[in-house]
Order: sequence, then structure tokens, then C-alpha cells
Amino acid sequence: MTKTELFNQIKTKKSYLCVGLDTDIKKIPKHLLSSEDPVFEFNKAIIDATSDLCVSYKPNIAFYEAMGPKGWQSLAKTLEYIPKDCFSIADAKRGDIGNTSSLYARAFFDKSASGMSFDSITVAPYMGKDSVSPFLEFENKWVILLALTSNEGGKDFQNLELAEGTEVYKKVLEVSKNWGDSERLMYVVGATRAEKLREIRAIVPDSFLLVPGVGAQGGSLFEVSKYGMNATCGLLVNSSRGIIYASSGEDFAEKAREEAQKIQTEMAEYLDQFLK
Ligand SMILES: O=c1ccn([C@@H]2O[C@H](COP(=O)(O)O)[C@@H](O)[C@H]2O)c(=O)[nH]1
Repeated sequence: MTKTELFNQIKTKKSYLCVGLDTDIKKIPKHLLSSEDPVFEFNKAIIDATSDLCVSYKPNIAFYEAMGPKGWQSLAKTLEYIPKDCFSIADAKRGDIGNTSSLYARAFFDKSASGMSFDSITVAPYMGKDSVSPFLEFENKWVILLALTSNEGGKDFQNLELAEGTEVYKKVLEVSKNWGDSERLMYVVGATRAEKLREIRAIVPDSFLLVPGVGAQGGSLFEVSKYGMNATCGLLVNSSRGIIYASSGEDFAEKAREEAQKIQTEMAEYLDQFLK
């Protein structure tokens, strides 16, 4: 999916919501556990209930890897089921020396090799350019680099000041924006770090930002939207637990829709207010 196609989806759906498919077999409603593939059945119901309200889905790969081969099967089936007008994100946080990164890229982008072809993958930037460029060699695929993460521990390194006075996360943005343009490269910025969005926008004005941390982690959608939105929206705001585990009963999909609807309604207002 191109940047223009993504923005068109945002305008059509009046939404920049990304639903996180962090599907934990231990949290799936009991009545699904007797089915052949409970994880897929759960995801399918969540997708059916939310696909008109969001523009993206983000399975976090850890939840599937943890289940072994069965988990990878559920992941591949889920990816096939995600509507083609929704931007798919493999939240895998990969990155290694070049030849290894190439294999990670093949695993998530090359359907003929792995059976899966996501639109994008999250990548850790700390091994540098040659660990990231193998992902960018795949045409029409996106890299989403971790910049300023939502967790408290993110401050341990990301906010350290280098001798020249720049914080590490800013250096990541400044250097990596030369590895690919805003048509192929996005950044993760936690909603819990919304106070930094003005400074981030000064460095990467045109890039899309994947923003996790609203809902369960307490980040503010208003602040993210006010300080982070640009002329093409430039935001994909993720909520996982707040939507998919809104209920643990048979009404889980209905309740997930209600939560997604609340966020979409707020987003429609912010698009009117803050789109530059
Ligand atoms: O900085 C980061 C990077 C990734 N995540 C991931 O996003 C979701 C958030 O889930 P919630 O349930 O909405 O809190 C999850 O997959 C994280 O691994 C993040 O939270 N922060």
C-alpha cells in the first residue's frame, strides 16, 4: 500500500485506528476454545467487527511465535483474512546483520517463501543502516523503525544525550531518514511520549508515525492528534488490549466494536480539527 492509498483510506473511513491483534490464547473467550483454531476464530471475529472503523491491523508476532507452528499458521490465516484495504503491520521488532535481516524480510514480505506478505514490519534501528536496508529492498513494503517507545524503560537509552547534545532517539530519526523516504519509512512513537511530538515533527515532518500506547497504557489520543498530525494525517494510532479484550464473554466482538467505534468517532473530530 502506498502512502497516498493509506491517506485515502484514512479520509474514507475518517479513522487512523490500528487494531492490535495481540491474541493471547489464555485470554480468548472460553466458548472459542473448542474450535480447531481458536486464535484465528477470535481474530476473524474481531476483524469482522472492526474493519470499517480502522485502517490497519497489527498482529504482534510474539503472541503467535509463542504457540509454535500452530501459532504461525494462525498468523498466516489472519493475514489472509485482513481486508486488502487495511494496512498490515508485522510487529516483529526485527533487525540483525545484513544477510540475516534479508531472511527476516523474506519471512514477513515474501509470500512465495513463507506464505506471508505483510505491508510492513517493525524494526529495531540500533544495528544501523545495513541491518535495515534489506527490508527496504522489498518493493512497496514499509519499515517501521522504533524511535521513541511507549514503555518506561525506553528512557534508559532513547533519551540519553550524546556528547553533541542530541538525544539518541532524535539521532535515530535524523540519520535514518536518509535510508528511505517517507513513502517507505515510518517510526514508532509511543502515545505516552506525546510531549515530544512537536520536536519529532520538526525532524520528520512528512513521515507516518505508528503510535501505540493509547488505551491500556494510558496515552492521550487528543495530544497525539494535536501535536502529531500532519498534512496526510501521518498517524496510525494502535490500541490492542483496550479493544480486543473489551469483554471476555460471548459478546467480545460486539464490545470490541463499541470500543473501536468510540476511538473512530474521536478520530473523525480530530481529523476535522487538526489535519493541516
Ligand atoms: O513502543 C512500543 C512499541 C510497540 N508496542 C506494542 O504495541 C501494542 C500495544 O498494546 P496495548 O494493549 O494497546 O497496550 C503491543 O503489541 C506492544 O508490544 C508498544 O506498546 N510500545
